[in-house]
Amino acid sequence: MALDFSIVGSATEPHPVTWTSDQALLYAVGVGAGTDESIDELAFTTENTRSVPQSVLPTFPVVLGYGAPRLSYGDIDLTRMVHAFQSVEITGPLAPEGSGFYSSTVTGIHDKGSGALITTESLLTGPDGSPLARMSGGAFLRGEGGFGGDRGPSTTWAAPDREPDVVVEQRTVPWQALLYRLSGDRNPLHSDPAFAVAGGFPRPILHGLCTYGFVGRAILHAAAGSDPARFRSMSARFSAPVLPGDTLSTALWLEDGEVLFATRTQDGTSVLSQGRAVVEPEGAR
Ligand SMILES: C/C=C/C(=O)SCCNC(=O)CCNC(=O)[C@H](O)C(C)(C)COP(=O)(O)OP(=O)(O)OC[C@H]1O[C@@H](n2cnc3c(N)ncnc32)[C@H](O)[C@@H]1OP(=O)(O)O
Repeated sequence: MALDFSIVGSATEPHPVTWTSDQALLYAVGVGAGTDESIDELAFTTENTRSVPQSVLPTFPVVLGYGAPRLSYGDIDLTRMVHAFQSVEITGPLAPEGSGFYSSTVTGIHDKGSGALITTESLLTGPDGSPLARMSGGAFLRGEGGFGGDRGPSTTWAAPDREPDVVVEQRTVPWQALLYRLSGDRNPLHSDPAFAVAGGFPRPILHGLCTYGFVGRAILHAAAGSDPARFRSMSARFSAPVLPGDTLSTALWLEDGEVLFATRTQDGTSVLSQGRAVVEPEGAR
């Protein structure tokens, strides 16, 4: 195994990307939209409902870089790599279909002891270069720590010292990863049992960004009045794997314009932690 430390600071050229109405619909269904009868999500799951224009889930930009070139992290064991954290900040309106450019930069490789944490920042712009979404993410290479590198920043996050304002339960289905992967992430860790076992998992695990999309929907409906235009940003750490079929229980604390959140599965395991989202107040525009 050889991590390529020289990639820190390297950036990909802005790569042309396009997205279609079908891709936006498939993404929405892949993160569970339309499965809760008590929530109207036709704007995200259909394009031809009378008086309901199609709209895009605010977390959709996180899948738009899949067709773009990626920087190689070196000769690494991909069965050992997991998604560690993700943030997205929406900076422009995203139409159900469109085009633009996607670029990313590797910003650091941190020695976390039990693994190496590779951090990246990505930018999605429109065709004229105006920013649509800024994202940052981390990949954790389990077993690749201890190389004597900088530990990187430690984050501070504490749930408020009170009961959550809202708790949202969402059920994933056993075929969730097979559906979600059609949005672009074909990593066999989420579909191939032998690959998952080689990585030390009992069976294929759910994409971190699928869980992220479920929880993004929970925030959208519980804290932003189901209006994607009010959803500004979301960040969270993936603290333990989710298995397809798990039930997600997300606790939300609604602070002044900020939403703190944390997600557990049915057995109490913390799977998304250090969650923070910013939503605009109703009628702010
Ligand atoms: C390509 C794959 C795509 C996917 O979608 S994979 C599915 C989604 N991702 C996951 O399921 C990953 C779930 N998370 C985990 O399994 C674990 O979580 C980790 C393996 C990532 C880390 O666990 P551990 O090795 O036990 O680490 P520690 O001993 O708890 O912490 C050591 C240092 O690492 C930092 N750290 C731990 N987890 C994360 C994380 N998720 N993101 C960023 N940093 C992390 C800590 O804080 C600390 O470092 P400090 O002492 O400097 O603070």
